[in-house]
Amino acid sequence: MKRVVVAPGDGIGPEVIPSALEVLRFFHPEWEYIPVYLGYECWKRTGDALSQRTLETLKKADLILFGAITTPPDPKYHSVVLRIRKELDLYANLRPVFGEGFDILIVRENTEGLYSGIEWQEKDRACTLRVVSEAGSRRIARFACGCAKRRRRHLTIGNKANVLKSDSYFLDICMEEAEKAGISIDKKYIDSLVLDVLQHPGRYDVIVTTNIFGDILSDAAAFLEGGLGMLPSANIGRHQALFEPVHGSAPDIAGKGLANPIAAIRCVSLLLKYVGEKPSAIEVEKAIQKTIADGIKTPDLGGTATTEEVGRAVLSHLASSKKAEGPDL
Ligand SMILES: NC(=O)C1=CN([C@@H]2O[C@H](COP(=O)(O)OP(=O)(O)OC[C@H]3O[C@@H](n4cnc5c(N)ncnc54)[C@H](O)[C@@H]3O)[C@@H](O)[C@H]2O)C=CC1
Ligand SMILES: CC(C)CC(=O)C(=O)O
Repeated sequence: MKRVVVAPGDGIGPEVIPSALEVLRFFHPEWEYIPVYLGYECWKRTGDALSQRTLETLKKADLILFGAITTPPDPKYHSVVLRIRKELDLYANLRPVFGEGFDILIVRENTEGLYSGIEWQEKDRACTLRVVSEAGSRRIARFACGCAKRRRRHLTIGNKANVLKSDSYFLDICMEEAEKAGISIDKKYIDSLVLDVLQHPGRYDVIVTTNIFGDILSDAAAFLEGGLGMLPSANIGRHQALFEPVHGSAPDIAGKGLANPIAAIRCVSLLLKYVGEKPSAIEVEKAIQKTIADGIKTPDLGGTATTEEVGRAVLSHLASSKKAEGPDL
């Protein structure tokens, strides 16, 4: 029995999360599902984007299914997503990107770097502190090496050590950990790495990098799969994990039924893998592939289907593959 907290959030979050939740309920109708209200709309209505009570509920969850949150560029508003990652210490942000001829796992440090939240404004300048700690770097480096060991044993370290002291520190620690783990490495400056991943995705296995670089790299890499509507992510801590699409709240398409729910549904596939149910995770991926092959696609993939239609098609492929297996006698 798992406690799953469900936070649809803002914009297209409440449109894509229902499809993902139905897929999760298909596999686990017996789990406890606890909805929570948080985010920018919640802030506008209540003055609080993340209440203490909601935070406590999140802290008690085994698993969290998260939509997306609008974060306006308003100095008085603090990102709920970043706060949750920090408060729950979800230090590893995994962003798999795969397709014909490539299978990449981006491992992004998730609690510090340029998103450390240490910022201040002076009379004529604003400052953001980029924190790269030994503990933070070592644990993400070890995590990435662990992933590489279970894959093709190669680690690319995305960095900007040529100009940032904090990145040469990060790089050294990653290299030490890779050497201890017996993993081969490549060091690549993040700017050229972004282009190379798009041009030669097949060259990459696990890529580890700092917070903002991982954020940018994964959005760019979404191009390889058809766009932001396709990529899921897992935010992993010591005892809990939060699953959310890589995309944001997409206010430009919100409320129109245009949002692609595949990234959110793939979050369920990641979640099932996380709890050790790999065959079910593969079933979800197969149902997605069949749905796309049937031409049931939202406009970002060149189709005309609605968010709900895609969700229903995935679910019906799952249901028919269960029927084909026969009764559970
Ligand atoms: N984890 C989170 O909660 C994140 C929140 N955000 C927030 O989301 C808001 C919007 O940010 P943007 O930079 O516009 O990024 P975005 O990811 O929301 O949208 C970028 C573009 O991709 C499209 N898109 C995104 N998801 C899609 C989907 N599922 N199906 C079809 N098209 C999709 C959008 O329509 C838009 O044109 C901002 O307030 C930002 O801070 C952004 C990224 C992550
Ligand atoms: C609010 C942002 C830091 C979230 C984001 O862009 C992301 O993690 O993908």
